[in-house]
Amino acid sequence: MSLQNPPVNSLSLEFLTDICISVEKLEMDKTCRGLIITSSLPKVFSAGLDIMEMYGKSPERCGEFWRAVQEMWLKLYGSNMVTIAAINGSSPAGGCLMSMTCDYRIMADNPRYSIGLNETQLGIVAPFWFKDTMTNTVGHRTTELSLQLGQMYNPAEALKIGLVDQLVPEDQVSHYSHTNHDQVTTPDRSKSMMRKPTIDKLTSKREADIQNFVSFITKDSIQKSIGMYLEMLKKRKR
Ligand SMILES: CCCC/C=C/CC(=O)SCCNC(=O)CCNC(=O)[C@H](O)C(C)(C)COP(=O)(O)OP(=O)(O)OC[C@H]1O[C@@H](n2cnc3c(N)ncnc32)[C@H](O)[C@@H]1OP(=O)(O)O
Repeated sequence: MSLQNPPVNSLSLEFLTDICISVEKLEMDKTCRGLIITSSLPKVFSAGLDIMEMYGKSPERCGEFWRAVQEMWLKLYGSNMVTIAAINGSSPAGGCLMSMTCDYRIMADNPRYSIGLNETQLGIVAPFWFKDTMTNTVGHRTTELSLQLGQMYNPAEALKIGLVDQLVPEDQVSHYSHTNHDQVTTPDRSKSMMRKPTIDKLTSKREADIQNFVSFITKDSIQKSIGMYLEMLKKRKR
């Protein structure tokens, strides 16, 4: 599955819905042995959630958006397929989350790329299931530090903390993803055993999590922080 939502593969409601439909189709296809997620765009795997979906939108729309974010995570983290993230560019926040849902992460060894949960930099707090997914990937202490600082890691740092499993030359990300994928057959029951408690936690609190998101994101102070972050993104470009 090659992500293609220019300019930066930000995860809008529409794009998340497309991703979920694609994953669902693959999941039902008996001939499909697994899934490699990568990006069709240069330099960016995914810029994470579409910030415009969280800025100046109605509570109803925010709720609909958040349900789609949850759905994408539930489908990918709970997938019965072998999943590999072929991270061929930067992958902040929701992009990092999407990578962490996969069984194995291969990243392009380009020091200009970065990956991490940077929510703190936007003045927002990563939801518990973002935190849980990272804890399951890199452990409690690294997650604590990482979330507090909104830390982004270059590929070498990401490999060191276990956020990615393998670094490869930029032009060989696809090759190595397929090679690794061929070595794995279907996931055994250990995958669901390891992930079930984390998945059950969100499933049982899904509606409350949506309510929390909507009341948090529509606060004036949070809208102000997001507005300032958007300004910063645009200024950085000039
Ligand atoms: C309880 C609340 C929990 C909420 C959880 C949120 C999780 C999230 O995922 S929040 C999103 C966090 N994402 C980021 O902070 C990423 C910001 N973007 C970047 O760092 C860079 O854009 C990039 C490294 C991904 C790519 O850099 P590059 O130089 O190639 O492109 P830019 O010139 O910066 O961007 C092009 C264009 O795209 C706009 N844009 C970038 N990221 C987003 C985004 N996440 N959502 C919407 N739009 C985005 C950027 O402003 C530029 O727009 P203009 O061309 O109009 O200026």
